[in-house]
Amino acid sequence: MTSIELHQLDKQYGSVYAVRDLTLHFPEGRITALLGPSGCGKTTTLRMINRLVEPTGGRVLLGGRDTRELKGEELRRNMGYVIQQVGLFPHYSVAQNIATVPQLLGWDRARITRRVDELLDLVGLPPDEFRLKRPAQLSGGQAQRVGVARALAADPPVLLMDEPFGALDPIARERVQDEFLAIQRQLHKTVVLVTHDLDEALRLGDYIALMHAGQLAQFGTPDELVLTPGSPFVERFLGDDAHIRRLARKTVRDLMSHERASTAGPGIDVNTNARTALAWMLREGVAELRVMEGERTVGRLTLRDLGGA
Ligand SMILES: Nc1ncnc2c1ncn2[C@@H]1O[C@H](COP(=O)(O)OP(=O)(O)OP(=O)(O)O)[C@@H](O)[C@H]1O
Repeated sequence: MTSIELHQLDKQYGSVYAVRDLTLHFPEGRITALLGPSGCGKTTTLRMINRLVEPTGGRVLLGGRDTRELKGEELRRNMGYVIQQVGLFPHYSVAQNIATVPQLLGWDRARITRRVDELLDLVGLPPDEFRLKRPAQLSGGQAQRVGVARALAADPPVLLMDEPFGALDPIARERVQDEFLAIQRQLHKTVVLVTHDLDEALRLGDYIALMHAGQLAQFGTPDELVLTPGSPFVERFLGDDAHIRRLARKTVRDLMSHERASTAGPGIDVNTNARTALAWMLREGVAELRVMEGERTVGRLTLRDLGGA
């Protein structure tokens, strides 16, 4: 695991700053969503981390080391990169695509073959079925999974992702997002995820770095941003329904109290998504639900619980 630190990072094109005086710490082993409106400097920031874009000022530290001191190979080994259009090589098979970085690093064939199969399993694509397919034979969701597998190939501690789920339809997007979260729970990569989609940031981000016009508007957990927005811009960007949207990443278990339920009314399973619980309360016209774990009542959930920290 490796943290990433940006110190007073600038990128200037002529007299225009794409990114200005950006100081930011991406915590080790966690997902940080780099969020903000179009043109605010997210992609430029991400590309300065892997040096596809050269900063005009400031420093990027990877695990405490200035990335200017790292050779190309070290950067590739340490950072996987996933982009929206996936960028798979069309004439390569799925296996060859995934093997790109290990090949550059000079791994032997047996090791590469083992690794490709392991990664296909990890992203939920049966190796026997998918190894020899070409990118054109994949659905959008499958291609995106191959993109993730390729980025993970050399087991880099850092994963840089630029709108990785942006091209998928909403249903496929949620599925691939869930799979990605499951993978991250096993691998604990330091992930920087560029997105302009607030829902995606609230769902996936352990932290959110919200940018505005090349600068950092606010850094914090999704709850911190929603409950204590630091400026009118942050408040406006999050919008009135952010309180409801943030519930999507919580379950009833996270917010319930263990007090005895005062109602014999409807019971909801403890693992239900909190946003679904809210929808249920509104539909049933009740301000409290009994929380069930299997056949047992384990507590209660009130409207107030859903609105609090
Ligand atoms: N090569 C370049 N030359 C000149 N200006 C650039 C260049 N690359 C980016 N910019 C400008 O820098 C600003 C930030 O661009 P960037 O692509 O980082 O934004 P973004 O937040 O990723 O936007 P989007 O969500 O639309 O991709 C924009 O105003 C853009 O026009």
